[in-house]
Parts: sequence; structure tokens; C-alpha cells
Amino acid sequence: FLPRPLSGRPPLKRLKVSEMDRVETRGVKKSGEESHGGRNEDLLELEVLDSLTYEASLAQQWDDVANQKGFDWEMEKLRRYAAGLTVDANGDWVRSNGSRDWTFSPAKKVNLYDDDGASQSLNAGGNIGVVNRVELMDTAKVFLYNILSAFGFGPLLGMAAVPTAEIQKYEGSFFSFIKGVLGGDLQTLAGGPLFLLLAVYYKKYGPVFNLAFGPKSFLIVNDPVMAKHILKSNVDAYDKGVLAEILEPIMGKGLIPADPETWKVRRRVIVPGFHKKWLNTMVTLFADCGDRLNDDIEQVVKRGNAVEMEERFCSVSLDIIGKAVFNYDFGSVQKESPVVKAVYRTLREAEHRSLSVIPYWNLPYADKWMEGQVEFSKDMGMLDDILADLINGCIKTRKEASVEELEERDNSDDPSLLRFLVDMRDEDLSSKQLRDDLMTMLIAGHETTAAVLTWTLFELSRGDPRMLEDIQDEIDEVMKGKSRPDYDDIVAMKKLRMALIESLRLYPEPPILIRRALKDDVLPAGGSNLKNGIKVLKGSDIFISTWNLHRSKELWGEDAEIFDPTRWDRNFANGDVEGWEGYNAENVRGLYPNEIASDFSFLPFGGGQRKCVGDQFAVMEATVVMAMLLQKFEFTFTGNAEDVGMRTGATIHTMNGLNMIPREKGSRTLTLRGEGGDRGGYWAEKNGRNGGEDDGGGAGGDAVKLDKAGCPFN
Ligand code: HEM
Repeated sequence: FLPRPLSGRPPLKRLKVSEMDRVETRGVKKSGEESHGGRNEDLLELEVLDSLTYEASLAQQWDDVANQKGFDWEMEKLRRYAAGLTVDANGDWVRSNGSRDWTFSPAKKVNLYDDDGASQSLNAGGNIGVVNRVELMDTAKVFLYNILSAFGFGPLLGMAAVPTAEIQKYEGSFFSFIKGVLGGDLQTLAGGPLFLLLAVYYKKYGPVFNLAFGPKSFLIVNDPVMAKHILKSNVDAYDKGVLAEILEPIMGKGLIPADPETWKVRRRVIVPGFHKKWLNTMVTLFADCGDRLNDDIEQVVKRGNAVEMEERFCSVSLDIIGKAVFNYDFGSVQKESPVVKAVYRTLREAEHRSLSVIPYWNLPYADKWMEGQVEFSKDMGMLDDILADLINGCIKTRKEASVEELEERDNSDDPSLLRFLVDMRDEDLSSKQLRDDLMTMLIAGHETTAAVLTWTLFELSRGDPRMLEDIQDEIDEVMKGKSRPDYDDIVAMKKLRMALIESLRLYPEPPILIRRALKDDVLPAGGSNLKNGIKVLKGSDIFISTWNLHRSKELWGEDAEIFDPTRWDRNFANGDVEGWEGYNAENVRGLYPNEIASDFSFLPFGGGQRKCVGDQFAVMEATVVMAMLLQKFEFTFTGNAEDVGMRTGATIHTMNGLNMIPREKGSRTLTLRGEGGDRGGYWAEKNGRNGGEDDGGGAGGDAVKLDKAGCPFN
């Protein structure tokens, strides 16, 4: 949440350049090398703009003199003077230290060589790619505009009248405040989970508002039209901003934090790994791990104990992701090993960082003296060693093949993504990049799926028991006595899939998507009354609250906060949200209703080009594990549903664990619980059942068998 530290890379590179090349092709080469035409020119020593620097991108941006006006240009000139540049008699920007050889205008075609001769990155057209980097000046400008807007100058500066929610009042105790400041914990400072605070402000301020902490502010977007603009229509104008800074030390240049240039390359490599045949193979893996979980719960039933299901779901999803991504068996359902502990501590640290106001991990030598950081660095070391061994082992047995061949290959001995990536023909096997990709998928695909399972079981257990019974009936009908579902069974278990996806609506993982503007932009008005749109300055940080989008009454109707898997069969629209098509059940394709069917009011896996690569994997995994569990067991809370509580990090966790008492299915007497009564009544009503027996939720009484004909799932 503090301004991004400047990168350590020097902005200029001292290289030798052939005058001929500079004029004709702008080629750059090392002293003593032959020029492209084979001529051995006299070489001049020049400072050439590194194509990867902010200066290079700026120089391109300002190439057109028509752009050289207004406030931004004045700021840019100041920036250039401060960087030691000046304008020469020809109007070119040059270094003021007398070196007239170097002009500010970037070369159009440049071949740069590192000192070791390795060529540097060029984009496909041979031009220097425009790298939009947010620099200190951009952040300063955003701060300045925030301050001026607070004094009412916003409209003069072309800013829309976006309301500002100011976190001024701290609700917690003095000691927890001090703890929050010292720990840099935003959640403690805000007095509770940030996304819940944003939900309160959403009710007050509507679809878009600023959240201000002094001069620093975040634009909070709770509108599907604006979200679509940021994630899809103008996606090149945004990157992951704060999130990338926080995750970089853990995930490196893995897909989630990757800058746009790295992302483009890696996404193209990784996506083919999730091909259809692989996903089918994965169903067997999900069932293997589901068996382990069932065996474990069986033991708990025998002992007559309670079990913490959130923890169990985390274990099963960790085992699955370990095997799927790098063919490593964490075996965490059966035992807790030092490796498993290291994974969890790393996840907790990543979450703590994402809630932190102070980048404490960047303090000098933090990994040597700071509590938590010493351990974190050891954990990362351990995980890196394991990953390095796995990668090296895989490389040693590499069998190169084309993507098509790999898709057809019998990979039953090692179906992992690592194997696929290593065997892919012509792939760069830099183990650092592979390490980053694998680490990212380990983290991205683990607790997210565990959270879906946790909150689905929670909601099914606290709702009308007939809802659960209905789903269990579906499982029995589809599985026909088999203990392990296959792909067709997953497709056939629609009620279960809709229950899982409904829990992702109410508990989105993560509850906030983070972006930073790489250029100035204007968001569409959507459901706001800001008809000219909302100006966004380069460098602005944006939170898209999926929690607010998914629970909005404007987007889902009055029952938005209710867990109702049948809603996915009904359309919903709202003409007040300009440009929003609404949710259309007919547009649902594939295993779950996605962002397209809801026109970006439902973003379970994000949307646009940076959408989750593991969506199908996750839905299939959750369906298999939950089907196998509910086929055999029933669960009741050890106490009340309210005891479970909620806290947040990158995903939404329970506060106190999902403590349940499991029993063999069929051994429980279904009762309508008082506290879930309204939900039960609602479910019954939606199913067209106004049955006299306890609908609407009194306590006690045997459950009424669901009337199949009235069920909207059918
Ligand atoms: C229910 C489970 C999951 C949920 C809810 C989920 C959610 C998401 C969301 C919301 C994003 C977009 C983030 C953004 O736009 O800032 C995302 C991205 C991503 N997810 Fe998932 N995810 C899940 C499972 C998985 C799995 C199983 C994997 C891998 C095996 C995975 C890998 C990724 C990756 C690599 C990205 C980054 C994609 C990119 O930027 O190109 N996720 N996920």
C-alpha cells in the first residue's frame, strides 16, 4: 500500500553503436562485433535507452507532438529535467551532461546485447514493446489529485464526483489498534475483514467509491459494467499492481503476479497443459484422493468424534494439487509432515502480506531478524529445494514432443503439468520460470477449492435438510452404486454443481480482485449516476469487490444473500444498470454458469484474459470430492452454524473451523432446524412446495421428501 519501490535496474545501458546502424536500422552491437551487413564500422560509444525501461515507453508515448500539452505533459517535462535531460537546438531531448550522441527518441528497431552476448527482448514486430510502468511521479500525481479532490477541485481536474469513504474511526480496542499498526495488518486496522467493510460502504455509497487512508486511496468497483471494462474490454490498461508486488517474492513471475509481457508468453505455454484428456485423467486422481478422505472420515465416525472439515478439505485439495501439478504426494490427509507445514505457513504469510499496510518483508535483512520472516525464508528454501529436485528430475527424463503429441501421450505414470511443460518441444526450461509457474499453481489451486468445499458443506448443513437430501438423492441416482464418479457423472450431477457454484457466489475466492491502471482511462457509468464515466489516473489502485457484486440486490434480486442453488435456472436483469445484460440461464455453457452468462456480475474465476486457468479442474475436483463424501456421510454442526465465523485472507476462511459430527448416511433423523428456518422455507417455496409440515422453519419434525416434479433442477 506504499508507493512501489523503484526498480534497481539502471535506466540507461552503456553500449557501442555503429553510426551506420543507428541511422539505417538503429542496430546496436557490442564493440568489435560485425555489423548486420557484415561491415566493420567505426563504433561510437553511446548510451542507448534500454527498451525495458519506463523511459523507453514514455518516449514512445510522447512521440506524437500533438500529445505534448496539458498537465500531464508539464509533469512529464519536469520529470525529464529532473532526470538530467534537456532540449537541444533541434528540439530533441538529450542528456544535459554534454553527450549529444544519445537522443531521447527511441530507436525503432534495436538489437540489444547483454554483456554476455544474450539478446534482449524484442516484441514480435521487432519494435521495442511499450512497457507501461507506473512510476513514482504517477503515484505522486494520484496523491495530489486525491488531495485536491478532497478540497473540491475534482471536477476542475476532470474527475468524476465519486464518493469517498474515509476510514477515520477505529472501532476496535486501543491495544488491537497498536497491534494492527505494528503488525501492519489492514484487517485489524479496519476493525474486521476488509471485504466486509467494503460491503458496508457499498450499501452507503453504491457501485463505485473511493476508499481513502490519508492521501492514499483505492477505487472500489462494485459494478458489472465497470468490472467488464477493466477485466476485458480495456484489459491492457491494467496490471495486478499491489498484488504483484506482494506475491512476487513467493510466486516470482508465475501467471498470477506476472507483468503483462511475461504473462503473454507463459499463458500460451501453460493453457495447453489443461487439455481435455488430462482433465479426464484428473478425475481418477480426484477419486483416489476422495477415497483417502472417506477412509479418514470413516475412522472418525467409528470413534464417534467430531472432525474439523475445513482442515480436511485443505488436506485433500493439497494432495490433489501436488500430484496434478508436479506429481508429488504430500500425503497430507494421512499425516502432517514438515513440508506440509511449510506450505501452510507460506500461504499464511502470503495472506498476511496481502492485508498489510507496511511492506515489512522489504525491511533490510528482514529474513535474518524479523519474527516470522526467518521461518518464512526457511520454508521457502525448503519448498524451492523440493521444486528444484522435481524439475531437475523431470528434465533428466525429458522426451520432447509437440503439444498435439503430448495431448495423446499415455501419461499414466506421471500425468503432471510439470511433465507436460518439460516435454513440450522448443520450450525454454529455465528452472526459475518453471518453479514460479508451479509455485503459483500450487497456491492458486489449493485453498480456493478447499474453501468452495467448506462453504458448500456449511450452507448445505445449515439450510433446509431437504436441500441436502435432494442432492444426495441425485448423487445416488447418477452413481448407481458406484463409489467413484467419472466425467459423465460430473456432468449429470447438476444439482450438486449448482450448489458448489452457489457457494462461490456467496463466498468468492478471492473476495477482491486487485488491479492498477497502467494508463489513464475512463470507466463506463454502469449503475452509477456518473453519466460521463469515471476518470481513472495512471497509477490508481482498484479493488473489484466480487463479494459485493455477487451479493448485490440490484444484480441478483431481493434474495441475493440467500444460498439458493436453484437461482441459476432463473434469469435476472435490471435496466437501471446501464449496459448490463443481466443473467441469462440460456447462456450457460459447460459445467457452471460463468461471467459471460451473468455479463460480469458473477466472477467466480475472474474474467477476461486473466481468468483462472484452473476453473474446469476446480469444478470437477470439488464435484468428485463432495459427491463421494455425501454419498457416504451426513454431517451436523458440533454447536451452532454461527460458531463457525468468518475471516479473510486471499480466500475466505472460517474463524473457528467447520467442526462437524459425521455419521453414516441414513443414520440421521432429518429435522428442520430453527436457525435455518427461513432458508428452509425459501428453498421449499422455490421448489413450489408449500407443504404443511414444518416448511418455513420450526424446530423438529421429520423431513418431507422433496417432490421431484416441483424441483426446478429437473
Ligand atoms: C475453486 C477454485 C478456484 C477459484 C475460486 C479460483 C479463482 C481464481 C480467480 C478469481 C482468478 C483471477 C484472479 C484475478 O483476475 O486477479 C484466478 C486466476 C488463476 N488461477 Fe484460479 N481459482 C481456482 C482454482 C485454480 C486451480 C485449481 C488452479 C491451477 C491448477 C488455478 C490457477 C490459477 C492461475 C494460474 C491464475 C492466473 C491466471 C492468469 O493470470 O492468466 N486456479 N483464479
